Amino acid sequence: MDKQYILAIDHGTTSTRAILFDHECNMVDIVQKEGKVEYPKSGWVEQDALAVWLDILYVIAGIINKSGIKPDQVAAIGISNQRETSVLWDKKTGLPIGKAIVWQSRQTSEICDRWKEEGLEEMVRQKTGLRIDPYFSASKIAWMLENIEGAREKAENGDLMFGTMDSWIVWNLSGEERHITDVSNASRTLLCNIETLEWDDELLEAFHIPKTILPEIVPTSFNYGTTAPYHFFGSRIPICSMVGDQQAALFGQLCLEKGMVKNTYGTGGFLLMNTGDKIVRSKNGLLSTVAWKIGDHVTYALEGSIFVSGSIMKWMRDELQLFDDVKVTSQMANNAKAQDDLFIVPAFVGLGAPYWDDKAKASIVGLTLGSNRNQIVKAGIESMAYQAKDVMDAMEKDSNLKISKLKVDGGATSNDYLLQFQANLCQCALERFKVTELTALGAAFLAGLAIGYWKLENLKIEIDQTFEPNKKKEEMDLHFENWHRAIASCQAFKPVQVEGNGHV
Ligand SMILES: Nc1ncnc2c1ncn2[C@@H]1O[C@H](COP(=O)(O)OP(=O)(O)O)[C@@H](O)[C@H]1O
Ligand SMILES: O=P(O)(O)OC[C@H](O)CO
Repeated sequence: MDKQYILAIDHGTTSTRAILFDHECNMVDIVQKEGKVEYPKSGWVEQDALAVWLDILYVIAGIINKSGIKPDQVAAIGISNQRETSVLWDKKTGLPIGKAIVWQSRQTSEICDRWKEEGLEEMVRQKTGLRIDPYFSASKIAWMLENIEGAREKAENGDLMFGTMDSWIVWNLSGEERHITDVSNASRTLLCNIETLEWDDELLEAFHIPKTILPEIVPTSFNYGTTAPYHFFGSRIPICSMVGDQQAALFGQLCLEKGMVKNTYGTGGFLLMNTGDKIVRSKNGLLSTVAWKIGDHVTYALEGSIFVSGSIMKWMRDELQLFDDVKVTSQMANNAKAQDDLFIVPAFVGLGAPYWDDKAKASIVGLTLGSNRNQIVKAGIESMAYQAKDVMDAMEKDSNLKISKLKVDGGATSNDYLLQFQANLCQCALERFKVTELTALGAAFLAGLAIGYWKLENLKIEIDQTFEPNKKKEEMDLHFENWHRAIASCQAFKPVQVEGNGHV
């Protein structure tokens, strides 16, 4: 028999990738496609779900073509995806009825305020492990039902389907056969009870969301069915994992034991700790979430979600045009003449964990006439590390554990300046791995386990580089104190609404 591979499809906020892994856990080939993110109004973030589906087809065709393997050499497909981003589509036509609302979007802030005024917060926290915030899917669904013409009527007639991107991709990939979501994705909707792992009727009623539009909740690693042959060059390939990308990275980092922690620096930043079969309820601004369900066994995680991490660099490149390629930014930061009181708080879409301030606006503080682009870039990179340290401190308090090692991944970890600064700030070692695509590897592992391609003991990853602290804690603590002053000044800025203001 020809050599078999596992194909991971990793759909992130800014790009979609198809990656082939072999039995030795090596990355054999990759095809990547940048996606389009739209910002139609202040705080709004949207995507065209149909364009996402076309990107999936593009990377599938691309990887088969580029790698030269035969389609039936793919033993199974695993899918990891940006979470919470929500789309509604028409059951009859298969077409989205509006734009997908992206996880970063603040456009549903008013709905969340309303739910808070109705006193729903404590019930939501208890049932879901999350909090009322525009980040999660529920207010996005409610917004679409309220604002897209005919949506509620379609929902009531049973003609409407909801999905996070995992559901949307599998619905299409399976030839419209399977309307499913896995528990790791369901646990991010604000509609799933994290103890029963089922849609919660009381929440659905409180949010006026009809159950008929929801997908079936399934385990994270399972043979769900196959691709439609016309989407995979005539082959029916088993689809064997669906997993939220941050939980996928936790699995890909082999954080399989209670207390193990990873941090991903992608569009956003996400620190997750495996908490085993226990739900750890946060008192310090973190979230309790499902990591994965394999067979009947459920693993939970504690999570700190940072809304803007690597995307600050994209903003500096595309909007400020401070450089052409993010690759040069580590060197720019190294070249920056020390100006230690320049800070950027990247609250472009409010602040996530541990502050949860959906009205905060981004700010740059500490500018002087001598400030230059290198220093601004350096402050941008450092903002990723400061935000991660805030979450790490909260996680240590909530878990009563000292984090002595941080496994890292995500696009921005190619930035050595970032990782060294993070090691110094947290006074702990950071491990970066040879396979950088650990989200995709996690999805591949979960798919491969479902069909017996791998056993748990076969799974392995190799360290590329360890970053050890090389600066004193006392010095770094002073920088961290200044960061908190920058946060306070950013949160204090609450502009009044100006009538007739044409700005968006
Ligand atoms: N060398 C770098 N330094 C800083 N940021 C980087 C670097 N390379 C990529 N990034 C940032 O990482 C992000 C992409 O990471 P990735 O893990 O691919 O994101 P996602 O999965 O969210 O699409 C982009 O926002 C980009 O600006
Ligand atoms: O696109 P990413 O990889 O930053 O991930 C987005 C998260 O899943 C949002 O919760």
